[in-house]
Amino acid sequence: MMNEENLRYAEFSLEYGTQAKALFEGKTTEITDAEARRQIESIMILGTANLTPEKQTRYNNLAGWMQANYSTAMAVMPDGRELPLDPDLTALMATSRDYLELKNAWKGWYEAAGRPIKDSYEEFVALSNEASKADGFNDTGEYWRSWYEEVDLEGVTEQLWIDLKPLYEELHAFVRRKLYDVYGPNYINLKGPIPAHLLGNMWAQQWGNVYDLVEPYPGKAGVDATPGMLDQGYDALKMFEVSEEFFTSLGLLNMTQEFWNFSMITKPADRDVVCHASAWDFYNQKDFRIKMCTVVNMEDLITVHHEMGHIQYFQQYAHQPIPFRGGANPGFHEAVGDTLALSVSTPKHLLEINLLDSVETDTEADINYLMSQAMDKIAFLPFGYMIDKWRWRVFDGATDKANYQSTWDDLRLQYQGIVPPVERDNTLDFDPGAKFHIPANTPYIRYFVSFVIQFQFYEAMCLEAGHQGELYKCDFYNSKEAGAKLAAMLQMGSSKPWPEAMQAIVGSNKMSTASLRRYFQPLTDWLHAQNVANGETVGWPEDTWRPMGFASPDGAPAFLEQYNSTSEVKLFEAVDAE
Ligand SMILES: CC(=O)N[C@@H](CC(=O)O)C(=O)NC[C@H](CC1(C(=O)N[C@@H](Cc2ccc(O)cc2)C(=O)O)CCCC1)C(=O)O
Ligand SMILES: [Zn+2]
Repeated sequence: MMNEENLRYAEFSLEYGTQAKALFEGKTTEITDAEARRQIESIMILGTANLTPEKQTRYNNLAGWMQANYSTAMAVMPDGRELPLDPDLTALMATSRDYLELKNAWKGWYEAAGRPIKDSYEEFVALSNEASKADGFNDTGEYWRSWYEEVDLEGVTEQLWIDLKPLYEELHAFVRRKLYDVYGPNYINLKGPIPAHLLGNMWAQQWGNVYDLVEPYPGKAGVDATPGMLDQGYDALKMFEVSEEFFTSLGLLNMTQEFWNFSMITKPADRDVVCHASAWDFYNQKDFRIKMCTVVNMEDLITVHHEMGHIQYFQQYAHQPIPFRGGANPGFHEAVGDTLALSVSTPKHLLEINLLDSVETDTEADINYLMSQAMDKIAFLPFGYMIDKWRWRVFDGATDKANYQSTWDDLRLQYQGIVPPVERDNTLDFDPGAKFHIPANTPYIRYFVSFVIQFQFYEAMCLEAGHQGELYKCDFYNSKEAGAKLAAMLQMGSSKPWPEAMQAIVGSNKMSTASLRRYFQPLTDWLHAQNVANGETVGWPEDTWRPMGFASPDGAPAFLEQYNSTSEVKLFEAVDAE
């Protein structure tokens, strides 16, 4: 999306960056004014502009090719159907409960999206590191970590994960039991890892789409707004208007006219676009855009708020000098929209905007709601943590191409407690390449940070709005005080180290998991009691276990091939059992 403005901005930043580098390289400590020093240090980083024109072209071609492959990859199913990720495979992974069909979709996607870019990625990493070294970093991973201004970001995030791991393992054990009830002992080991294709999402990164299999108290009023959205005839535009109205109810800024004129909010019929949602700042204080292939459902309503959170941040710091037009750290930028979405998701709020027609507020209904939230928020934590744990080692050279796949599988097992449904080929497979942010070269630890701090922001805004009672019930809709608290932090942009921005909104200058743990406390107590009552093994000690059909050449045991879905297999097993 390089338009006239962007090109001029790129030229501007290169010219000034080169001058700043010539003048100040290795001497920025001599700049006494803190703000000037921060601006110069930011402008001086030239990135791939450090490379020769030939290498820059090579870098851009590799990046373009990897993105193009991701956007056009399709899974080839056994019956010949070719399915793209958006919307077909996404919908299949979310709604199918057929073990084999899910396995075929999973295998087809990872082969089509990951394998073709394995060699390109290796070359891309080398060029990226060369550019980062020219900026004074050891590798690109170190440059990315520098945005957090932490002496030891790896240690800080590891400690956050250690705090949160018990919550995840309790949820993992409970969900594993429910999947066992559906898929049976051939495919689920109650002491082992979970097959990665059964969790409603191509990357098992969020499990909200299999909530119906784990609902603690069936029969209570639902918490999913999708039926209400369809009943009310929602379209993409309505979803964006509802989101904007939530922001302005807090006294935050409207979207600009350019936003409504130039955003792309539905998948065009006539051309291939990158459907992965994104928000864009054109650095001219009025042109801000979202590109999104919106589907009318609750998952995308949350995503709309996420993207609008980026736009709101862009607008709130638009008065800052350009080097300060960024998040206090990248996790802050990811947390804005999700913080508001925590309020929007409450059954109370969905009832207020007519997306639920009834709400029950007894303890069981509350547990249902917290379970639904946990399937997106707690499930995500190990995934959010491990993506850059894998990538930092690739950038610093500890992991070479021969180990791309095996180190990925090890981290998926160690942190998420999941295993692939079919055996991986360490030479051909490149599963990381099948996750958008790897070919797109978008850093990821920002999302792990966001999933922690968004609960701190939410709690601070709830207190400001005068909320009493359980944190997870808070809806700060229409609270100008809560909005003002957030806006004051957003307006700082990246002009100050992030602890000062944290202090401005939360009243303390540290990242803390306490708010997240407080939010989910009733659920984590309930999950622990359930797991104890069921005699569950929490964790996955039998981590060498693999599901039936794992090692056979086409990923399913011979006898299964006679059936095109596991529903018939159930009959087969039933007959066996008799
Ligand atoms: C020019 C540019 O690149 N702009 C940046 C923004 C900026 O830096 O200013 C940008 O638009 N990045 C795109 C990215 C899109 C999404 C994403 O990738 N999400 C993660 C993890 C996740 C999942 C659930 C959730 O609730 C929150 C996060 C995933 O899907 O794995 C997909 C839908 C949600 C957010 C985004 O908006 O962060
Ligand atoms: Zn984002």
